[in-house]
Amino acid sequence: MGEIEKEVELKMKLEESVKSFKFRAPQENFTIQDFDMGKIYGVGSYSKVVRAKKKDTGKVYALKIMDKKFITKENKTAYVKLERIVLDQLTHPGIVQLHFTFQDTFSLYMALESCEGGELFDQITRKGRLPEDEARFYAAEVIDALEYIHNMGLIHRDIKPENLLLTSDGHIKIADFGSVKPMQDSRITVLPNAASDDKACTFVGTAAYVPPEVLNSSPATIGNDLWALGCTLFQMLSGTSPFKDASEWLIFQRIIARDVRFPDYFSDHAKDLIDKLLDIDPAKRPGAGRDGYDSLKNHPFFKGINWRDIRSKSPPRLVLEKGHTASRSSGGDDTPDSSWNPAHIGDGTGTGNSGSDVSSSSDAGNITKLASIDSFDSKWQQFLEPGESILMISMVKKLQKLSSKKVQLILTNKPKLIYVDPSKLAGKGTMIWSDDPNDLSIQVTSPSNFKIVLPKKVMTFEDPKQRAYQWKKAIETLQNR
Ligand SMILES: Nc1ncnc2c1ncn2[C@@H]1O[C@H](COP(=O)(O)OP(=O)(O)OP(=O)(O)O)[C@@H](O)[C@H]1O
Repeated sequence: MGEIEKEVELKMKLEESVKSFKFRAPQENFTIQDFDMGKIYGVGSYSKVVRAKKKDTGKVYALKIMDKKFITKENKTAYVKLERIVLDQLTHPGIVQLHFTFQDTFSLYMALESCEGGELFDQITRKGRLPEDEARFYAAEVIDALEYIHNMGLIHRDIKPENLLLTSDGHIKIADFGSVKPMQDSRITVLPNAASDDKACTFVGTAAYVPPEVLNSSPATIGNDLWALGCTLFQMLSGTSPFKDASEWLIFQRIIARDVRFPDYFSDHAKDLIDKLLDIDPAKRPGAGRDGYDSLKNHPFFKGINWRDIRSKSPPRLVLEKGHTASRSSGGDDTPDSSWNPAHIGDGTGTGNSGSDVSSSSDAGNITKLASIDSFDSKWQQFLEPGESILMISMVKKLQKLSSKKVQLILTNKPKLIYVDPSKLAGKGTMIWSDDPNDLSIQVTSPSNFKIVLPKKVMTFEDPKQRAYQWKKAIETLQNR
């Protein structure tokens, strides 16, 4: 058979497999008018998730809305398809369920099971840190769902407290399968065109939870999720992730050096488990070895957990947002969020990736999220040379005697320190880099204010996100690299 015939035959086979594939969660003909829109649950890098009540049935969903133009422009189509097809085939009480999908001219919609209890991340932030019993409860529910995911031949690749959602009564549901990777022997059917490899990406996931082997470009394994589980457990018990720093680049240095320090108040069992999950060798992490999940479940930290009936235990009490009187469990919230503008749907602006001032829920989260969103935000690429990448970026105010101007301050790995007019997208200045603190230094005058001292001038900045110390640390670390 000639090359052309072979290609045609292959194409026909693929088309056949697409035709014969039947989604469990149906592709409906609904429109957005069929729903009463409530509050915005959150904004992802290419989606917006909104609480939506179906008018005829009264059923509530978390509607994940994705702008088609943005997804195509950012080459995310394959990831969206993969998330859809993977979620369609997963059924587990610890995983957010996909009910149906629909689309209109501008947007794709995924109707997900609504998790009214919010993110585990917010529980950690509101409580400061979690008592060990609560952390054990959540970790056990995550492990139960993760074992199922791994048994299905999938690697989630973005396990972190922001992607662990809570039901109204406080049970865990793993969400966000946008980075999922099917293993070779996966039991999941993956249609052609869904992302089955990620050559185009440097890494997926979130900086603070990325294991060292991923930074060294090793292939993905279930060990990646077990490392992230270790980071998540550390964060539950301490309030912050183990590898915290001012920029992605600094976080990566810590991860590669496996620079973990356990607070004194961690129990010996907690320390031992996290230490093992954060093993440099992914195959040695409990859960990744020959005995499967047994070594993880039988770890003394989980003594007393009944793995066969994990979801029957009462969950920890949820702490609500300040000012929230009604419990989320008493029927949720149908009041539209003040920031919710229905015109956002499908108009190409609803993706939340418009600049650096994307709000996120914590300091550490902020840095990671800002850095990852901004450094992938193509609009700053024009200020970089090939191979140059952004280490830290902030929308700051450049203060002058009588006025102030908003600028985007950008630090790159070159190293290069520049500031850009964000509205005109025009370079406004470059601070000549020097490793010598006599020629380039940074003085912090308050958590939001800092001065960059150059041989012939001093420039004063205000960072509304209070990252003055992080700017200092990033610049000084680069000078001492
Ligand atoms: N089923 C759900 N129920 C309630 N809230 C949800 C649900 N799914 C997502 N959310 C909220 O919406 C936010 C955005 O979700 P989404 O999956 O689009 O993005 P993300 O997890 O931030 O992803 P990305 O890593 O792509 O930026 C989440 O952080 C979460 O708080």
